[in-house]
Amino acid sequence: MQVTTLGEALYPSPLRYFVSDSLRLAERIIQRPDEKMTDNIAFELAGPREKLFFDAKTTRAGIVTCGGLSPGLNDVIRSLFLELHHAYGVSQVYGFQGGYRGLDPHLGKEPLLLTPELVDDVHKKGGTFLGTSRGPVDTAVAVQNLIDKQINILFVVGGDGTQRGGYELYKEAKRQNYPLAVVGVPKTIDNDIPFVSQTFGYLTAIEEAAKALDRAHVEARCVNNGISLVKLMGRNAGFIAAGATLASQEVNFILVPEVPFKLEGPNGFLAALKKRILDRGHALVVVAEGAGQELLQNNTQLKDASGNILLNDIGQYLSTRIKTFFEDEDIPVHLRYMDPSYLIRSTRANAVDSVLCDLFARNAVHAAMAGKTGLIIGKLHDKYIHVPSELLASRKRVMETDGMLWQGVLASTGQPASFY
Ligand SMILES: Nc1ncnc2c1ncn2[C@@H]1O[C@H](COP(=O)(O)OP(=O)(O)O)[C@@H](O)[C@H]1O
Ligand SMILES: O=P(O)(O)OC[C@H]1O[C@](O)(COP(=O)(O)O)[C@@H](O)[C@@H]1O
Ligand SMILES: [Mg+2]
Repeated sequence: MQVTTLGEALYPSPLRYFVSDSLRLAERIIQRPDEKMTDNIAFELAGPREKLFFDAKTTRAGIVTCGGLSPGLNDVIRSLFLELHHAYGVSQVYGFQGGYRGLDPHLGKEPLLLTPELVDDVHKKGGTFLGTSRGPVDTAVAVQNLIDKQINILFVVGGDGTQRGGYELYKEAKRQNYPLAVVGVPKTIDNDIPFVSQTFGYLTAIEEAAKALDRAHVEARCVNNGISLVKLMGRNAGFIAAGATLASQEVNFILVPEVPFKLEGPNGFLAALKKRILDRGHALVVVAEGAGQELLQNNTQLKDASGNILLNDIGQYLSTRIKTFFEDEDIPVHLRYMDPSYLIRSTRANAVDSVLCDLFARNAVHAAMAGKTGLIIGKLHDKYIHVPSELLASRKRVMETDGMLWQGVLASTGQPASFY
């Protein structure tokens, strides 16, 4: 699938290694004997192109970071800047501050002109030094501001919402006939972006979450009938809970949005927890924030500024239900509810994520300099690809319950496939 280009690429690249525009990577590479691969998407491979659309001498680029924090945001900003500056010779790179609102001159602060000194050691800190936010920006105002500031390239670093926003900016620039390259870098600890096998920040987040699980396990083990209940992030997908469970190897029960569960009844979660307590005298339970929402009364459906549904607190709910269940059963337990959610995403990136950030960012620069627009950098089968932003909006990514990750989780916890 070819992504949109702004026009003919005429400028020779200063780089020495190139990837051909005609190479493709198939979305699905495993074929069942009876399967026709007709609807298989073939993605353009990311990488430096021999000819560039933009002349580095006169090009101005902007970077914006949006949505929730994810370890590695500063690494991405730094690598975007350094690739533009050192490899391509683009000297005017601006950091728009405070998320998408920073694109509106009436709402945001003035963008920062990035320099090698400014980005020098930003990757050693968590968060984003440009700031972030949720909530919309008027795309017409934003694009007009980019035109006024003569910005030719905009890197949008963020999750699914940010990339939908990037798609709107791309369409608005096209409508205004302004040749703007909008290129997305996929961020989120939730790891729920389609066509990206691993978003940056996910691995660091599960490393941090696994530390919390190990400590919660110690708390449960050291008392009689200790139950540690830990809530982890994961709005629509249980990747964080599952990854941390496999990393820790101490979890006995895990509840995720992809697998609805019942609390009551002989095959329900509470009966299984009781059995575990009677057999082993302690238990570690992990719940993803998006799990079991169907059990909670949520008629109002409140949303955050970006339009994401505000979830009800499954952790508090489970904690109360477990407490009253064991009281009714007359079994004394030591229940501790822990919510380390925000603590796992505000740290700096680990080494694996830092590598991922660097490669996502440099590929984003290659795409933009070649004049490609309305895309995000994806990663499938260990290859970096160009994913049209439009395509991203049509899909959701959740954990496959018949896949290796969830099956590994079931094997390591020993819990049944479902509580019904
Ligand atoms: N459909 C959309 N159109 C335009 N902007 C959007 C859209 N969805 C989200 N955004 C904007 O993208 C930014 C980040 O979205 P959000 O959902 O908060 O985080 P994330 O990008 O991490 O998913 C917010 O400023 C939000 O208003
Ligand atoms: O409370 P906040 O900061 O709005 O963010 C909470 C959400 O952010 C996340 O950490 C990441 O979500 P996004 O990638 O969509 O920003 C979710 O796991 C969580 O639901
Ligand atoms: Mg999101």
